[in-house]
Amino acid sequence: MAGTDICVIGAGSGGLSLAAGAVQMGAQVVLVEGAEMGGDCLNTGCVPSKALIAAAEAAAAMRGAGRFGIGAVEPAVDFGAVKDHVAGVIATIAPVDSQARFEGLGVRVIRGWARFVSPHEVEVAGERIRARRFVIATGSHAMVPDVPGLAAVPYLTNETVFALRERPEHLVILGGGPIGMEMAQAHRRLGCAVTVVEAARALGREDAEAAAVVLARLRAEGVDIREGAAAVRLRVPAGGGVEIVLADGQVVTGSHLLVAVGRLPALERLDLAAGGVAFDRRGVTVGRGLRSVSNRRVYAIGDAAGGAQFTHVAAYHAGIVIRQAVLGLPARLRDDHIPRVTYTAPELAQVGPTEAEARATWGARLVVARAGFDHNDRAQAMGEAEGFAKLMVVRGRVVGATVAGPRAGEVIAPLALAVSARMKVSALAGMVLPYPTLAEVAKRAAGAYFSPKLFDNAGLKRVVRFVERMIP
Ligand SMILES: Cc1cc2nc3c(=O)[nH]c(=O)nc-3n(C[C@H](O)[C@H](O)[C@H](O)COP(=O)(O)OP(=O)(O)OC[C@H]3O[C@@H](n4cnc5c(N)ncnc54)[C@H](O)[C@@H]3O)c2cc1C
Ligand SMILES: NC(=O)c1ccc[n+]([C@@H]2O[C@H](COP(=O)([O-])OP(=O)(O)OC[C@H]3O[C@@H](n4cnc5c(N)ncnc54)[C@H](O)[C@@H]3O)[C@@H](O)[C@H]2O)c1
Repeated sequence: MAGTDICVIGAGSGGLSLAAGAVQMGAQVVLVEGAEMGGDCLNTGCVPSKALIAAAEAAAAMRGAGRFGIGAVEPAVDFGAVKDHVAGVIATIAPVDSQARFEGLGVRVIRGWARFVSPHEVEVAGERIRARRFVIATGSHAMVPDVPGLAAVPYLTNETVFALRERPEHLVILGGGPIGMEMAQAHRRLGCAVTVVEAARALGREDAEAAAVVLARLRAEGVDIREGAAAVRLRVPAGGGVEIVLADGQVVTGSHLLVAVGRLPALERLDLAAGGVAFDRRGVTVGRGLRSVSNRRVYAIGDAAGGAQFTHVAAYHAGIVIRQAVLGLPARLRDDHIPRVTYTAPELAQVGPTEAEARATWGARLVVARAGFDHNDRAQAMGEAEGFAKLMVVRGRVVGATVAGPRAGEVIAPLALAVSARMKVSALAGMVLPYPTLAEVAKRAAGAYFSPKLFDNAGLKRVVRFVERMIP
């Protein structure tokens, strides 16, 4: 039986960050992976989706070139070659997450599925590993809802959609969350007909005004988005493909179906009962330090920990556990400063609470300051002046920010710092940014916070008139 300081289960975004950090600080680390090194993000999530989106953006640019006085053309999309591009991006990044790289760092990598055999041992590939600490970093799977007929129709998930080499004639997407909307626009731009069937509101977790900016563009590009549309039955029609009957009796048909209605933690192989590790449908039950409430040797990070499901959150979790399990220091999760981006065009970025969430917490103490991209000269030059930035400000400090518009995911960066460092809005308003940049929208929103105080202030006007008379 092998013994080690830390046994990390799962070599995805969270597990790799933890293993790399812990081993480089001097801990003995065993890393166990049952499938591909790199996990969801590299193989079936962030990386392939953003590579597909980049190809789709190129196609959209060709169609939209006319507005610049350049002849617009309908691109000839070779769907298989687009998938080669996607596979190529994965292959280029893969060495960073590879077994060879981690072994080079001094990590012992074992390929196989781990399961607990006792509260202090796991078994993998016929070997028992005893560790002082275990870190569950096993990620999540696509949830498949219990809709009658779904099990009998062929469907895609994030695990299969990126490998599809033929272009879907008509892609129907169940679920209008970030996966659904990113995939809807990308496939539409690559020449597919696309229908999104969303049971509630598309991008429903986002600020409604920001979501509306994105949904308007998707609809203008030809994505058919059905909201409040509960699927009640699915079947394969006579000619093949898929048919979805909605609660209101409408029928949606398509050639392919993508299921994107949320995720379930990947805990099924772990035999958590044998490890004495409590869990529920959301993930391993942990406290603010990400430690299992029932087995103090065990931590959980990333999608398996039951919170926000993002690669940067998994990496943040890894840091929290390293502080405790490697350095012996206390560490507690914060969740009021986590940014997220939906990579549609325009993008939708959020950090901290939305306006509605901030209103519920701070009520009348909340001040919302905003600026539109229509006053941003760079956005105008690019012909992409839809959208806005808004800041949620409480007692002069930025507690949250929303950006919907071109490259919102980049524009949110200084706002993520402002929220994380609990900066004053005056620091944002006072920064000097290069002109013309999209990020100026954030500074302008901060400036808008002070406008009423500076420009509609009778007292200040009296002071200025007095000063003007007095100075020689
Ligand atoms: C289509 C899509 C697009 C996404 N886009 C983004 C994005 O743009 N930005 C973003 O921040 N996030 C994005 N995400 C979310 C992101 O991919 C996840 O939040 C992230 O991968 C979670 O990391 P993790 O380490 O928890 O799990 P994973 O990266 O999934 O890694 C878990 C690993 O554990 C392994 N494993 C599971 N069980 C066992 C076991 N018993 N023994 C051994 N190994 C095991 C799995 O094989 C897997 O390799 C996207 C997700 C999807 C599906
Ligand atoms: N850009 C990014 O960072 C990014 C991109 C993709 C995914 N992700 C991560 O992956 C997670 C999962 O994404 P997701 O889009 O699968 O899930 P989600 O939970 O965010 O959205 C799922 C949507 O499906 C709807 N839905 C649920 N059941 C339904 C049904 N039976 N019929 C129709 N609609 C139904 C929900 O109302 C919801 O709007 C995200 O929460 C996010 O954390 C991140």
